[in-house]
Amino acid sequence: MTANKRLVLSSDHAAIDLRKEVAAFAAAQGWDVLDLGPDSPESTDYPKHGKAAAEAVVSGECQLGIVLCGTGQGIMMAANKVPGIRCGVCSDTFSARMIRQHNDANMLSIGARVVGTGLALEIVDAFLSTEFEGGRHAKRVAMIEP
Ligand SMILES: O=C(CO)[C@H](O)[C@H](O)COP(=O)(O)O
Repeated sequence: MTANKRLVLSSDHAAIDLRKEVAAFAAAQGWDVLDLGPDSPESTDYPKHGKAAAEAVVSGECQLGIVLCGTGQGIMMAANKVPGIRCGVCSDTFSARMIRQHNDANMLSIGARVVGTGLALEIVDAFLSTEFEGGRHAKRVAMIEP
């Protein structure tokens, strides 16, 4: 059960509608959602939105984060520049499960121009409902940190 956990969301202009769908879905799953926006469809720069969400995770304010842009790639790169962030782009549910189970990913990135809403919400569900397995993976995850 995921109740009482906080999830941060952010996107650029390319993923506002999908981000709002993700926010509603996660809230319905019991997550306390911190949606950093933006709400305006005006063109904006994904690095600042990825960084803001990543900072909410490394500060401990939120346990997990989901970022979205057109491909999911740029905002993932920005999030991963913040020390302590492990963010993966997923376009399938298997990867979304595995980045939690094996990589202890604390952020997920989705490309709103890549996947449709139905698949995106299944990816989000897989990410949010999977726990880190630990064991042999813990040592490897520790090796990622600087
Ligand atoms: O996917 C992205 C970054 O990886 C951006 O959403 C994309 O580059 C924005 O493009 P445009 O300014 O043409 O809407």
